[in-house]
Amino acid sequence: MSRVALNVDSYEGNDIPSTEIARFVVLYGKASTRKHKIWEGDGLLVCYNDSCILKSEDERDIICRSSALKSLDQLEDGRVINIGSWSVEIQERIEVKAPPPLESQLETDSTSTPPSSLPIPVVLPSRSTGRCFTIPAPTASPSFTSASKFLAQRPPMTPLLSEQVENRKRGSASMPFLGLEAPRNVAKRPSFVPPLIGSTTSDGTTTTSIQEKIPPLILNEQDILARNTTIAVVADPRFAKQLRDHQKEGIRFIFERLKSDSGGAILADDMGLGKSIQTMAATWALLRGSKAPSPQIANSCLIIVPSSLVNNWKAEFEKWWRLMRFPAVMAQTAKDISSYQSTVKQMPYLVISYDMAQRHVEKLRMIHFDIIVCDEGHKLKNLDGKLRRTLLSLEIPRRLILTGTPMQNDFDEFYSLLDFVRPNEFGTLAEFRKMCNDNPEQLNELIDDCMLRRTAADVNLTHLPEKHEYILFCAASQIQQNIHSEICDYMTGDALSLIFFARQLANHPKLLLDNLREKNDKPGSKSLKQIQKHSALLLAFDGLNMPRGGVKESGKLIALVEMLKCFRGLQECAVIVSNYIETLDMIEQLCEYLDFKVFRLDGKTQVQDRQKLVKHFNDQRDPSNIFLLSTKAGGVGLNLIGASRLVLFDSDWNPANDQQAMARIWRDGQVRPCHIYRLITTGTIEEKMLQRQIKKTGLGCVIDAIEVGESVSTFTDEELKDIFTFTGDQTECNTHDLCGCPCDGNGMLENEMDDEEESSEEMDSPKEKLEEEEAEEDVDDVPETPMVPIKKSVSKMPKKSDDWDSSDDDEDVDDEELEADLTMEEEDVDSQEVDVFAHEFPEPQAKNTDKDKAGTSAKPEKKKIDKQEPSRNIASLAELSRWRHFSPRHPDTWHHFLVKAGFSQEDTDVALTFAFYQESQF
Ligand SMILES: Nc1ncnc2c1ncn2[C@@H]1O[C@H](COP(=O)(O)OP(=O)(O)OP(=O)(O)O)[C@@H](O)[C@H]1O
Repeated sequence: MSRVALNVDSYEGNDIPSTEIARFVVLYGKASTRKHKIWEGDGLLVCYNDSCILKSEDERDIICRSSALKSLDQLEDGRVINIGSWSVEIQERIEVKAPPPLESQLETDSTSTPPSSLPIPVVLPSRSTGRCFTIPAPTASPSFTSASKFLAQRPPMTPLLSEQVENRKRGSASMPFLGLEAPRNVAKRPSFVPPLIGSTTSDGTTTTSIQEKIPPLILNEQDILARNTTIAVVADPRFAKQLRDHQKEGIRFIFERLKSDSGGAILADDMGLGKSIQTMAATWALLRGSKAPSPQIANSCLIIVPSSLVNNWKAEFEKWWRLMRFPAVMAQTAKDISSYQSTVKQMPYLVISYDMAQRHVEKLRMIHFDIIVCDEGHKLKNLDGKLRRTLLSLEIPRRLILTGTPMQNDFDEFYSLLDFVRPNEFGTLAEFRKMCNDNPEQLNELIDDCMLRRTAADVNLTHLPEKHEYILFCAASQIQQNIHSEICDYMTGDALSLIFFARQLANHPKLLLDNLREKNDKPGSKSLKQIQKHSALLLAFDGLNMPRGGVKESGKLIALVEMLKCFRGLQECAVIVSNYIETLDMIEQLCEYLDFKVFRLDGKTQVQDRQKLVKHFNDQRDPSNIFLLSTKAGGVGLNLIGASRLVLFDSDWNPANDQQAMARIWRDGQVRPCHIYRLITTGTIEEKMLQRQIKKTGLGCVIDAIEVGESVSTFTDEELKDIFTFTGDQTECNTHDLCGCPCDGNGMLENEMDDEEESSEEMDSPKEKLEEEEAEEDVDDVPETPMVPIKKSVSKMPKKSDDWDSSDDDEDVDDEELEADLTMEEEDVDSQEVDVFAHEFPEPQAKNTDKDKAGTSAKPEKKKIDKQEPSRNIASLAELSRWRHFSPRHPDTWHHFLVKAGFSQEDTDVALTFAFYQESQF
């Protein structure tokens, strides 16, 4: 930061100086020689033709006046100058424009200073943004709204609030505002005025001050209505302008839950609904309350985030605090943690990665934090996990978890989150399970109070473009089929490794071969040695020349190549996501071969480079760029809105991980319709995983029918056989068969099909087939409906108390561990996830009947959780049967579908055997 020493004399006169020529948003603090200055607040430096005045942010207080500021040339952003005994750092030059006529402005209340003779305001273009900001004349406060007027703008006003406004007009009650910068001298100024925030319209034209247009967002309305307080707390108006309705509700929810000592909450909105801004606005109201003439709520806030998202949070703070002093310390080193304490007054947030928090937990323990926010807080799903224990040891009273996927593998993990934010409220795990069975209503009430979840379908997302989702089944190549059957011969071996190898095989046989070679010398791989020894096919495959020669050996790769070419032709950017480093390596080679420029974010990418990479990709929006993303290192939090196509090359056991990854492109800021593809190799373990995911996701908010107590060691040979049985040669899509859908892949939903009797005969056959399969599978704990909201499902929870005692000693694997151990990152077939593997499938459901539809429209008060969630990528098999289905057996609809999906018209052979398609309903 450069320092300019200006010869600034003290300005003694009290007269208002003459013409204003410029003004700047600044930070100010006592002048000192310290290298790291301590800033005391945000201010305005108002420059006149013969002097300057440093004012408080709300313009009410003049901190210092000086003369002899001769030139504006040196007042660049970032410069530090001394004004009298104060130092200021220039943040940004802002525009000055004549205020709107006084009548059109909001009245000041009777106690406000009446407007005095105004210096002539001027309008200058902003250097940095080119936007114009309305700045009221410096010596008067006509644009500031009195508290009463502020409230009066908010229709409809509750009787209590109206009464208070009336009282306030009469001067009989005070209405200070916790969430705003408070007046610096309340005694002298009984009427509170909110701070000045420059505002622009979307077209960049000047607006009147923000207070005129934006009704205040009162956060503690319930308390006021209950007459618990007369003090209204409003969110900082800088946020209010852009907030969406669901975000306002979320901010109120967080504020209400965290305002009390040891309050806790989970904000579980779908990915991309803006959990960060809701968190920032609510915590800011809690933090800045200290400056208002009302009890202080909180001083400090620790935000813990995955390391990929540290810079994302920085960008979010910068975005929303644009004209203000940056309020957060971003912990890069241990020193940052130590110095946080000295700046906490100005910068109350400390943002730190999970990994760093664990490494420097002792340092963190020495700081008193009032609030902890755990972003992507599903990382705390393991009740006895080290990460969870570490964070609990900080003993921070107010706790907030942010996650788009609160339900991961089972309800125990959900308990872990609930218990983290509200210790003891849900009892012990055993008590919690008992409550599930014995008193589901009470449990639902507790969950309702603790967690707020809105899906994209709940929210009016008119600002987002359409979303199209596809599940594309790709035919396994001959070599994939052959090796698959060989794996089956050795399925009594190490099940975890076999599963891993089957997944590799489904991506490309070469990956399996490489892994077999690598692992061959490792102990405990007897069966693998056998496979390698006996697999002539694998040995024959040795000479495969990737990428050129190997594409045809993987059905998914054939489809991917076609897709990439078409996307480029359509001038659209794409993201490709995989769980495996080796798969990303393979795709990278392929993309380079196809002349794409590859951006890649995986566990090896330096944390500090990740955001730059994302920004670069988003800014360029060049269709010859491809973004390769590792599910675990980059699947959460990132905004990859530069792309409008996303291909999930392989799936995870945990549906939440896939949902997170697939949410990267359809987010705020996206302007193009989004297409999200999930590739499945037909008949292989991937199809079983998909079915398993469908079952789990169908249970996304329910607790019944979750198998516990299973582990790999308990898999019978039969169960393993089922996993490894290749079905791709028997049917084009086993998943579709299991849906019980009679459409035969012609793309028509049942209720769209002709009611003619003649078609019913044809339709019978898949159903019959299904019934046979069901009988064979002997499904004994099939849920009544696979997509049951919590309130209903709790009452149906099977009594499984004995089984529930399965221990889960699975440690959380956080980003940095993953970075350190890349093998681990990409081979995360952890026991937890395999634990819940089951080979039976849910009972196929009735399809899209009117009755079903009626059932999905929840009562308004239950909307949060009690609503079915069509926005989920796959909600259940029943949900899946509502997607459109396409098969190459029906050429007319198939070609239509291919074009819709982004394939070119000539792509008759793209190795696809079947497809599911759903368009967003938003
Ligand atoms: N009201 C808004 N106006 C403008 N931009 C917004 C608004 N709300 C959110 N955004 C932007 O949308 C993007 C996504 O928001 P955010 O990252 O908070 O989502 P999220 O719910 O945390 O998603 P995830 O769970 O994937 O992390 C961010 O760039 C954010 O600034």
